[in-house]
Amino acid sequence: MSANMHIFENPSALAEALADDVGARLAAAIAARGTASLAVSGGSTPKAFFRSLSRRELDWSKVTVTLVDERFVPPENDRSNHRLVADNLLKDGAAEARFVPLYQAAETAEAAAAIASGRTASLGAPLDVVVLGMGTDGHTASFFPGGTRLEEALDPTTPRGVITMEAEGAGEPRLTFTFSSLQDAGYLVLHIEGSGKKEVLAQAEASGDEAEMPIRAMLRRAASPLQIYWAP
Ligand SMILES: O=C1O[C@H](COP(=O)(O)O)[C@@H](O)[C@H](O)[C@H]1O
Repeated sequence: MSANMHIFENPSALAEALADDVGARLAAAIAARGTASLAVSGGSTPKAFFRSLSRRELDWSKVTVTLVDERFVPPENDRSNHRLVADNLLKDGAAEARFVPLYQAAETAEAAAAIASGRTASLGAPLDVVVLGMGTDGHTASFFPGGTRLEEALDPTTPRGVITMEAEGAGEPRLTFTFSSLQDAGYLVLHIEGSGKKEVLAQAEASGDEAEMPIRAMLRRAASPLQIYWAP
């Protein structure tokens, strides 16, 4: 079992503890530099965590929130990660936070990625907190097995920023921060729930190619220790 494994009795206990830990990191960044940055994942797992975090007492006006990855769909779309964050995180005190979306109303995903790279550069580097998720295929962010630009996304020499990704398991074209943008976050979290994902994590921790299970790049090569939060 990983040295940085945080195990909870249930998803609500996890959501509260992760919100406490992320809130404390953001508060420390604000105290040190006057601002804080947070990149979160989409999908079904982070909803309860988002709701808990939105209630944490912080000077949210000094926090900038963005996404680790996004579908190339407008925020009105049910599958938009922007929409998930707007509905569950950017409320209560956290409504004061600045949100920088990855989706941009551009003609192509490539054009949107270029705009998103420029806009997210204002968050500075490294990011203070990054919360990753993981799919049962071993993807994290939009680093999908078989992804069109997986090699480039995982290459540590690829610059910080947002690139496009297409993959069979991804549905829509995606926008994703590169590995280099995420791996050195001040607090780097992997949030997973359920016995299925615990088994996937165990598989990822065993030997094998990063291309088969891209989460391995974070487990093996991230400059910051990956803090794994899990509940059944
Ligand atoms: O496609 C995505 O899926 C992963 C995992 O989602 P979940 O529904 O299994 O929690 C997520 O981390 C990523 O941000 C999202 O775009």
